[in-house]
Amino acid sequence: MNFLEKIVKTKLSEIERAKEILPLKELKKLAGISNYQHRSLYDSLKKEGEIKIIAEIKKMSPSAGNLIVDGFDLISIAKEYESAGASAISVLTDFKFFGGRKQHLSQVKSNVKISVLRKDFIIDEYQIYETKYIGADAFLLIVKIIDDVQLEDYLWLAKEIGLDVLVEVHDKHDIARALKISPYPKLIGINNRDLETFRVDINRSIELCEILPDDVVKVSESGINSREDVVKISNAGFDAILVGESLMRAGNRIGKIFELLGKN
Ligand SMILES: O=P(O)(O)OC[C@@H](O)[C@@H](O)c1c[nH]c2ccccc12
Repeated sequence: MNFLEKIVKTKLSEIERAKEILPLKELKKLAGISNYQHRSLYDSLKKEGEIKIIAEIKKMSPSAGNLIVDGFDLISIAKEYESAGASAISVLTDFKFFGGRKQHLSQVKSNVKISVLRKDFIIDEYQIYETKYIGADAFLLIVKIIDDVQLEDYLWLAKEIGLDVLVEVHDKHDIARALKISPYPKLIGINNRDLETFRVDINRSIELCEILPDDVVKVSESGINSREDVVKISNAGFDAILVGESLMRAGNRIGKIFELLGKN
């Protein structure tokens, strides 16, 4: 079983357990009365001008291990990201493999004014209602781990309940599946990391970028470390970058965002 299959298997049992504790019917009610205000991820990345950054809060990862050595001050990190000019914040909510929590997302949402993206492995509509309930503005939807029917259903459901979706693709096949949908998703992220082997190569998104239609907001995800990487990605036509590890590890996170955005 590869890494992605292992995560999905764990996720399935977590969802079953969550449903026992809070049945879908109840969760739907709670999601319906959730009074977090929606901040459009699409609009914040679509704006004209320089490349945008989605800054990620990630405590650990299967490929990198622990990213935070001393103390994890979630809210300070979120505020630093916001003050440095991040357009949105991505929060890992998977606990077992990434050390995240759903409460982390709600805490971030309540402490910043920018859009918040839920980063998890979405394979059941239950998680989409949960995403609404915890206050996220958007969620990541990994094409590789769902079938065509799920992909279309989840995009519709998101629209219905007022959530943006960042559709994550890895290769031409994923892109073809996403673009087959009518209307096709307008927010697409190309992951530079192969989730089965962990290999990272930013040329992966650079090569695939040109097959995305003009009106899609394009995000290059993972393995972005330097201003040089960002310039290449920007020249390839991306609207935004999604960065976790290099920010989490940076001694000066604000300075690192400035560096990536070419602000100094
Ligand atoms: O930490 P990095 O290499 O900067 O990558 C951030 C983000 O792209 C990565 O965390 C990610 C992208 N897609 C995912 C899907 C699941 C878990 C994590 C991810």
